[in-house]
Amino acid sequence: MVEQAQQGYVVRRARTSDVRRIQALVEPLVQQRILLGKDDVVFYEAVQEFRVAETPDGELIGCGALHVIWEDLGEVRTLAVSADHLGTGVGHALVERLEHDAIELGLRRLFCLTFETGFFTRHGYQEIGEEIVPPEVYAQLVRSSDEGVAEFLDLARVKPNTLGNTRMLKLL
Ligand SMILES: CC(=O)SCCNC(=O)CCNC(=O)[C@H](O)C(C)(C)COP(=O)(O)OP(=O)(O)OC[C@H]1O[C@@H](n2cnc3c(N)ncnc32)[C@H](O)[C@@H]1OP(=O)(O)O
Repeated sequence: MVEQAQQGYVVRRARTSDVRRIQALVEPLVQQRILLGKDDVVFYEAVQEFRVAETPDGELIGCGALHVIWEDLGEVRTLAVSADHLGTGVGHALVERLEHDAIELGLRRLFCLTFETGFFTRHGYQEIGEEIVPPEVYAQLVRSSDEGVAEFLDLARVKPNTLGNTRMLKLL
């Protein structure tokens, strides 16, 4: 993938060798309680969900992941851009790529849980209420061990993680 090469970075699929650098990018945001902290094994298990932005000299300047929740529904998660590169279009490029991936997978709706409501609103996401899946789907989703799905369902045990975040949805 070379489409952003003229802007000084490329957006590509993550590799296992990127995981440590993704964690380094995300860690300050976890400390600020902006993103959810995850164990190392969870990052490795999710590596196929990740896209990363990388400069020609190999600096990893952004990451973002697409998690499938249900047949028509996915979540943009762990979107982060390094402090030195904020406001230069890297976040936009990552979201655009994740949305392209989502369409390829057959998804129709993308969820996100975020403090960055301005950024996501400008990308077509709208604030939503709690009930966006029918009860029979809810009954299946509640069986997931994924913490992000628990946050999507707004389960009581994860409410401390989601405090102050806005639930948003985009129709693709
Ligand atoms: C679902 C989740 O993962 S929620 C978590 C979201 N992530 C976080 O909260 C972590 C902390 N925040 C971040 O890492 C970043 O702020 C992100 C990921 C939200 C946005 O990343 P950025 O790379 O800064 O976004 P990007 O540069 O594309 O857009 C930001 C602004 O820069 C502007 N911009 C875009 N391209 C350029 C450019 N080439 N030059 C200058 N400015 C630009 C955009 O217009 C945008 O302005 P706006 O916010 O007024 O619309």
